[in-house]
Amino acid sequence: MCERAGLLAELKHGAGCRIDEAAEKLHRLSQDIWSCPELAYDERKAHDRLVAFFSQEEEGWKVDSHFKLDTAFRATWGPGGGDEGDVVSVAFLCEYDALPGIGHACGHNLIAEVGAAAALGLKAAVEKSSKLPVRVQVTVLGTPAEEDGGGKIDMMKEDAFKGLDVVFMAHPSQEDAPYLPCVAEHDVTVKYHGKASHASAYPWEGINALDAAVLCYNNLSVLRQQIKPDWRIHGIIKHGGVKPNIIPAYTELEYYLRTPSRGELPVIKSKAEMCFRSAAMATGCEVEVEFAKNMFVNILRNATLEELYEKNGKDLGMEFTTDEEVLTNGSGSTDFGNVSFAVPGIHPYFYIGSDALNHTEEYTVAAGDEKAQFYTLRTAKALAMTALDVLLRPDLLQRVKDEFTEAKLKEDRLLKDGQTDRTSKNK
Ligand SMILES: NCCC[C@H](NC(=O)CCN)C(=O)O
Repeated sequence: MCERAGLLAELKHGAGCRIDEAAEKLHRLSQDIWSCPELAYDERKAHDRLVAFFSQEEEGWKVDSHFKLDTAFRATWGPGGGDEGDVVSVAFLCEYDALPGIGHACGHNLIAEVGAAAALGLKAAVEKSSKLPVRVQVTVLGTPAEEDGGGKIDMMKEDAFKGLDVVFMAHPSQEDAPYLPCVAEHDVTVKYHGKASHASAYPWEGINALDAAVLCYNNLSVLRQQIKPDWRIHGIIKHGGVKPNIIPAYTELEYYLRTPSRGELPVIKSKAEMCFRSAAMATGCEVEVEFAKNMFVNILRNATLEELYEKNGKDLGMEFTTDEEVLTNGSGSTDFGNVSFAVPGIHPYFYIGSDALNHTEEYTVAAGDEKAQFYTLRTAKALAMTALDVLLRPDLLQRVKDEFTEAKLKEDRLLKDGQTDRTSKNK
């Protein structure tokens, strides 16, 4: 074995050992977040718990609480690993918001644990070596509000990702996969303003905002047949009136509009907007169409990082899914997509010991189950090992960066020409 390969194997082993050694406190961390689910932008206890973890339970981290957003944080360590070479900055992202009514049904408590564990592992490995070709800075970013709003996008607007060379996170799922297609998304709130009246005595005096909401819902259902099979339109009526004998004067709907790539979003948005507005016209209501401040985009893939992650995962015993349907069908969306256009990174998915589906009560149970721990920590080890691969081989880091630039240029060109890469494969 050549000297570098030997050192790399030793450091990967060291990262894994550190993660195993901290297993109990990492489990406590994710349990505390799991047992107190908090919604987007309101993850105060999770924020405080993670800040305490890096400032009190762990040594050597510089912690910025309330970093850029009230419930975001940053923990940094380094540079370490030697006195030579450029500083390479690696970040692990933690999410920790939950869903209304069903708690941690997307397992973000485990995302926080993976991010913290991988950072501990990488720091320990780098600390042990003074022979690295680069100096290493390890950052943990606590990024709130993935399920609603897009905290990472807010943080990007505040330059929170500036200076990072590579970013990593991993998301709980039903299977291990270095990449699953995440779709672009723009959320919209539609408000209809009508006029109240007694619904039996003088209904002709009213302007029915619920009729507008129902027409809007039906318009969109009809539109669904005329859109591409992998586009998605789904929504709820948030306010539908207050009493059967009052003609509803106000209704509100919330819709998510999704397409596989960011370039297709304007098309679905303008079609949906015609549905919103025509419902208002038919009923005589006023309408307000409010698109969310942040739009989520698809993930820009990085083949080198994906391949390294897959190799490390396999070495740790992961069996990656080969199910073509899972690998090609779009799933949800993530604000990591926006990050992937700013910094090279990966967002693999990991099995948590259950076949339960995300956004169900069963998944909440699985995300809090002790069984998820083995898989969560194994994922953290694979991320730390992937980081070590690029840190020990400057040629690989360069390849990661070149691929990123090339893929971004290609996507930007397609966007400019009004086209989309429907394969979404920058591999
Ligand atoms: N409006 C943002 C919704 C994001 C949400 N993300 C996921 O489910 C992926 C993992 N949390 C979505 O509905 O796609």
